[in-house]
Amino acid sequence: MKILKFGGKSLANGKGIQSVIDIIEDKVKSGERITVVISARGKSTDELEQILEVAVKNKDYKEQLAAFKKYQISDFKAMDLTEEFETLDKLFAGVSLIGDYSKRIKDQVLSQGEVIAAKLVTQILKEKGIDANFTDTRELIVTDAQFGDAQPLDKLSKENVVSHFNKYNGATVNIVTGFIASNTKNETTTLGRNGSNYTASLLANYLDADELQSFTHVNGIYTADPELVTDARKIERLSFVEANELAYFGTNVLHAKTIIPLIEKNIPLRILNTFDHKSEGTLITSEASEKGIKSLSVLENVALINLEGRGLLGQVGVDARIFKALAFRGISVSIISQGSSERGIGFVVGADSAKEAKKALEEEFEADFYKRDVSAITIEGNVSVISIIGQDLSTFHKPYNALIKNQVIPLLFNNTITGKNVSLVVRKNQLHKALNVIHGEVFGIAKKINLAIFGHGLVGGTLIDQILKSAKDIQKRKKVDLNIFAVGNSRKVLLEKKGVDQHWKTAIEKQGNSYTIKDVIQFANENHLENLIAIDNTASEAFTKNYITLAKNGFDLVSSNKVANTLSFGFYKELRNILEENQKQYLYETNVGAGLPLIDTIKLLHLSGENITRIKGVFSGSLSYLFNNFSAQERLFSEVLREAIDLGFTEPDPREDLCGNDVGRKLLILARELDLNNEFIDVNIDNLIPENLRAGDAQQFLVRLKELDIVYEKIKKDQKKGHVLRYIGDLHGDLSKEKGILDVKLVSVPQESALGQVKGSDSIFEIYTESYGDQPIVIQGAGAGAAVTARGVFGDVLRLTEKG
Ligand SMILES: NC(=O)C1=CN([C@@H]2O[C@H](COP(=O)(O)OP(=O)(O)OC[C@H]3O[C@@H](n4cnc5c(N)ncnc54)[C@H](O)[C@@H]3O)[C@@H](O)[C@H]2O)C=CC1
Ligand SMILES: N[C@@H](CC=O)C(=O)O
Repeated sequence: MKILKFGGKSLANGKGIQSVIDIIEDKVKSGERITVVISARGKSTDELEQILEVAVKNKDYKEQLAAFKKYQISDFKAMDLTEEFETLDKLFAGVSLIGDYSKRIKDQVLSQGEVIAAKLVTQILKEKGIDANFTDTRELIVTDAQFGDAQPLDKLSKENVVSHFNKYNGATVNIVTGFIASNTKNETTTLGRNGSNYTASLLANYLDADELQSFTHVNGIYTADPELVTDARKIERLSFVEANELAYFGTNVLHAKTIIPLIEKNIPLRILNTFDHKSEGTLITSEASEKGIKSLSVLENVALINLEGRGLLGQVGVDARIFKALAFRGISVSIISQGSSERGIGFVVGADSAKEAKKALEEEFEADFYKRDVSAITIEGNVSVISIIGQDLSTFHKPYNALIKNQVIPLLFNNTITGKNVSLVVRKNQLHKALNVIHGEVFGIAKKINLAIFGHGLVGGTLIDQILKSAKDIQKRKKVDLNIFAVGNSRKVLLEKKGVDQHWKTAIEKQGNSYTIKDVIQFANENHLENLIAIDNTASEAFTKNYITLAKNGFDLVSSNKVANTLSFGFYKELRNILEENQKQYLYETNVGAGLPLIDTIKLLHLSGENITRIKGVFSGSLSYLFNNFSAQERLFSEVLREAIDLGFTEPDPREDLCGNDVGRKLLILARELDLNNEFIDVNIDNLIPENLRAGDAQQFLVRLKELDIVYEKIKKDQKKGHVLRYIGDLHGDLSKEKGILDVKLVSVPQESALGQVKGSDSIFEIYTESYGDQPIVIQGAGAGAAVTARGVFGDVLRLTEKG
């Protein structure tokens, strides 16, 4: 025989109760022998408790009671519940009159929920021609007299159950009340919250059932609560030992005591979904399942108590005093952490006993306070406990590091001696984020990376499209889920928790709102977004002012914008300090040489102690394109420049390239990578814009481009034969000193030289080092262009996902 148990949500009016009847009917028709254990319907138990609270204050509870009754019969008008309703009327009237109620009365009140539900199901089944028999467990399960949380007396209960089932056997389907029982004086008792599951497992045990099927509103046990972690997966199989851990640590579809009667008789437990008949659910048996981390459980409504004191150092019996004082008041302690120096002890108790626990300790340690041996006893109320079931300490650094990276600092953690569980206490407002971070890390499902992209011009726009195009593939290959939750320009931001799609451009126009960086941070916090990266694809100095705020608020940074790295050396250092303090990364490979792997190479050489003595080359892709083509072809300077602008090689304001600032910035960025303290003002720059064209804005400049032709035609002609023009950057001098020499200049070089050979928009960087001597390391390739730059930014994002 199988025991089926249905919970409150399954029995609610409408789809719920209908599905329950269908399931029972199907099983009966297919010849399965079943017994059905029923909880109170919907939220009946909570409602009865609430009515009690109103009645005890002598307030008007009748409206609430009428609503309760109406719900019970609204869909089943023919149902006769007069007896139960009259019992409730009498009980509430008595409570209201006396202004008090005992646990005994409460059990009598609550028991009506199960009686009503089981009677109703029996009646419906009978109307369908099924031989159903209402079975009241108050007549079968005998308990002690601990009202509210009674303990069954197994021998007596088993005898009663077995004899009842001997009487009603064969095709009869017993519809049994869960949760309720009676003591040896025949007074109604209850088995504590979740008691219906307990009733079902007791029955399974007494009757040697083949299986217990517990029907809930979810498809089984998940790797985490799916309401908190959208990526949570269903667990196919669990062992009783693991299930017991999950139950203890708060997985609310299971109750710890439910499992024990099943373990005793080796009866499998299957968690099923009333609303999804096809799901196989989670099967729990005594067989050990695959090793590994099983699930994340959460305990809420807890508080952290902390007792601190220098004088505790080395004192014997401090812990004994703490636990004795708590035990005296019936306060149970779940998680404990104590420093080896014994200067303090932290432990977790139920939120409702926190104040009493504090009082108990204050009384116990009163004398120690006066002696200053104890300095403080505090309650941290807004906390939750996350338990990683199956986690041992050998790999715990992974979820732990991920939490720290996401600015979730656990208040306390401990592990079980068997090494199979680690529990962490976190602040309640970080619970959601913490769960998602740990889940992404330990279950190796795609780790979600949340991106905020600022600037969606040539580079930014291309980047968004590149990410959207490759996201699925990256998820499959790298198990990284790239989610662009924010796209901002200088006016508006589009915020989408689940990520923008290919229509982001129209969406930002239609749904975008004006914003400050704080709005984006707030959105990320409110939506518990983890693994945050802010990407700057603007050319704006104003935007770089946000970097520090972003880093402080948990964002790693990626930037194609060169400005932040070329502001004052003070800011350069401050930003790095803030990044370090907040354990955040800042990657900007595209700042020099667009997508070329230059900065990384230089960083590595420098870090490994290789003395870089000079870096020289064509740093600007747009000016490379300009001078390569202008030198080799009989074309107007202005015409080739226009082409470079149209190809997206230049800065948003092309004068930034022509005036030498862009190359100057790149040179300064490299110098600073070598720990030189140069400022932008130290860069000696040959400005390519004649003085008379420097005033005004970019538009005014662009209409006067032709005025450059005569100037550059002359420069070209005045060169030696076989020479070509190149605009170069040169970092030289004694680079072991505080500052290097930084020159940006237009030079005429032999066409057959390395610089003279550069083609298209290629940049070329010659890195001279002590070991490589006169033969520099050369890095050459496209040094500008939206596609290569966006690819470089994308590379930085992926690098960050690996560092995490
Ligand atoms: N084009 C290239 O080959 C390379 C460009 N870069 C850098 O990439 C960055 C972007 O260049 P492009 O895409 O060509 O420029 P763009 O002008 O096409 O795009 C810049 C975008 O930034 C937005 N923006 C400006 N101020 C903003 C603010 N305060 N907040 C938010 N958004 C703001 C603008 O609305 C615009 O959409 C620049 O910093 C550039 O130096 C770096 C390497 C190569
Ligand atoms: N305008 C820049 C773009 C890359 O940094 C260049 O031309 O190199």
